[in-house]
Amino acid sequence: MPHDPAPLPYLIIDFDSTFTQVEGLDELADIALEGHPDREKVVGAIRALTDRGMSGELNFSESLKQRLALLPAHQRHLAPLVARLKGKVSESIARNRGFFEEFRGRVYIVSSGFREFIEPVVAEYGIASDFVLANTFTYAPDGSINGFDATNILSRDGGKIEQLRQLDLLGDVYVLGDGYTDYQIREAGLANRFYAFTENVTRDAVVARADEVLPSFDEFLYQNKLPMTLSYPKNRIKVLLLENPDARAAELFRQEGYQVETITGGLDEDELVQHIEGVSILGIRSKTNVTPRVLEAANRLIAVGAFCIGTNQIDLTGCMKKGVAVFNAPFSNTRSVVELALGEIIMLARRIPDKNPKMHRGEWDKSASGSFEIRGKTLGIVGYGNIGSQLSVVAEAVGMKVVYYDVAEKLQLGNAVKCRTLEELLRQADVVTLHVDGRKENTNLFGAAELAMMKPGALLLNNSRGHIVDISALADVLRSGHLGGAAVDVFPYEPKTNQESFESELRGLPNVLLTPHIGGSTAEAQRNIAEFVPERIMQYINSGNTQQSVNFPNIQLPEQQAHRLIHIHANVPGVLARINNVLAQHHVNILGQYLKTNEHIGYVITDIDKQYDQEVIGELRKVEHTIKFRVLY
Ligand SMILES: NC(=O)c1ccc[n+]([C@@H]2O[C@H](COP(=O)([O-])OP(=O)(O)OC[C@H]3O[C@@H](n4cnc5c(N)ncnc54)[C@H](O)[C@@H]3O)[C@@H](O)[C@H]2O)c1
Ligand SMILES: O=C(O)[C@H](O)COP(=O)(O)O
Repeated sequence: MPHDPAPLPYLIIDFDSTFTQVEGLDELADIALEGHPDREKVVGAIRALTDRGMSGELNFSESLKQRLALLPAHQRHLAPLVARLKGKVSESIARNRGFFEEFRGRVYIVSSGFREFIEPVVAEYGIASDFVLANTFTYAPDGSINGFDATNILSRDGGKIEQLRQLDLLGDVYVLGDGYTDYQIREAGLANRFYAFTENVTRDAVVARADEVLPSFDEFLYQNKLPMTLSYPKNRIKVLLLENPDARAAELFRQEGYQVETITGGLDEDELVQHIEGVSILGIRSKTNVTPRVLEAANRLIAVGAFCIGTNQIDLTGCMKKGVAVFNAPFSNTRSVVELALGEIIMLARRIPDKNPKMHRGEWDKSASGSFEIRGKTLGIVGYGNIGSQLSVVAEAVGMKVVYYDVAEKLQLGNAVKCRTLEELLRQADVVTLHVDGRKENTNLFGAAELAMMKPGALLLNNSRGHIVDISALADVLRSGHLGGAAVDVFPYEPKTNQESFESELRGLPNVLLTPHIGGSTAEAQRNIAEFVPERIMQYINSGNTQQSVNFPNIQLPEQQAHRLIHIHANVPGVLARINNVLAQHHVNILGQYLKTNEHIGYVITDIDKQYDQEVIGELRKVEHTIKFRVLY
């Protein structure tokens, strides 16, 4: 993006754990002791000394002396060290290499580390040796490292302060570092600002004294309006994860550089309204309702991730109208539900829910009464979607006949037979299993009338959504003995956390298997979901790709060398023309463009040449009917 390079203050950047992710001396010890039985012990001791020196617990010269005394390194270890450090440059520094090249002569590396390994690493970023101020090793005649040059002021306590005095820089000076000695430059009045750099390590004592905390170098560039490779610092993106999705989800978001907060249980509407301010990505499961009130309070929301299949708990249209894309995991837990359903059919057919508690009470009730094989019995599947159709195949494999009913036309798998009406299915099925989606119209899909149509002694399974079945009506037919049993995993009201008790009319009824909404709760499913959903969201944020969004028009435009304009607008005539008029008036070349609309919104991705006037962006933001607009590069 074109910019007027403002006069940059002098930047004093620390090397170890700031410019690079690691401490050079720790890595040197690790290389020198390769294959040595005490490697871990010695490297650990050196790390501990580094840490104590960096946090201000131990004075610096003492920490350096003790570390070098432990270090059995040789000159020949320096080349592999440099190679290793080149691969460990802090990610945000590595991706902004162009900045260092552009501002040559304004950036100094001032480090208590050693010139021998710092110089070659920073040289690749255009930082010349004159701008590297660091210690140097001393060597024994055989080339082994036996100490440091004690005449170098950086080897002494307060060395960085003295070094800055000698530099005598004219103009503003900003210091970026992770250690206490970096802060001391500011304390001594030799810098205008001290930025605690926390991308690699966070030292509380240092953070507490900082003018600003920088989770990444992008944040520094963003705050100071300097050119950067990302359009927005990722550390500014806040993720709120509710209802305990697998830890992998938080890990992936953190790896991407986002700030992640997790809350174990669900939140009710009031609580979520309190928490949603400032959140860019909200992750939920089936329990959290994203209501119009929540959306009203959501001032920075970009995307909602449903870490499950169902999205009936989310105001999808409200999200759309606010420019919030919603993603779910439509396949990841389907197999788990299928396996549970098959197990439940067999358990109910053998009346295990009655027999198992009796055994635990010491009662031996051996009888075949009411028990049957599932082979040759008819399974009626209501809702032949991803789960229903998979169950169809598995049930046939164990010898069941399958009939199904779906409101949509569905591919018939194996020997399954389609029913034209729900009644047709209910009249013939020995076992009825519900796998419809949670749309509002399905509320009480199974009430007294439908239950009465079921064959006497038939079994009912509900692993779909709690509001699909009228629980009182179900309790009546179980009490009367019209149904032979039921398995229910989902309920109209479900406890918010594991601490809340479960209340239901179904408790204590014969041959009823009750489970706490665990159809999709397996290690495999949860892990798959925790990878699937963050990947979709990050693709959306990074490239605008909305593939598999449940509420946005699905667009995927191949990435190219361009700046990408992401524009979400109300679906009214003429918006695309207005966008293109702005671009044409400013002579901006369009490299690719894709628009898709739905009932409420239009979503357009436009790739343009990287050179353009900043005014273009301001004008595009002002295009009438714009809901959200962002630029990616
Ligand atoms: N218990 C759990 O832990 C758990 C886990 C995963 C999914 N689920 C729930 O299971 C259900 C099915 O999931 P899926 O992935 O197979 O969904 P899906 O969208 O692939 O399939 C649902 C099917 O139901 C059909 N349908 C909707 N209303 C109908 C009606 N009134 N009569 C007949 N058919 C109707 C749809 O046409 C669709 O084919 C969803 O409600 C989902 O939320 C529960
Ligand atoms: O919609 C789903 O995938 C299931 O209902 C599972 O929901 P959960 O993740 O809240 O268990």
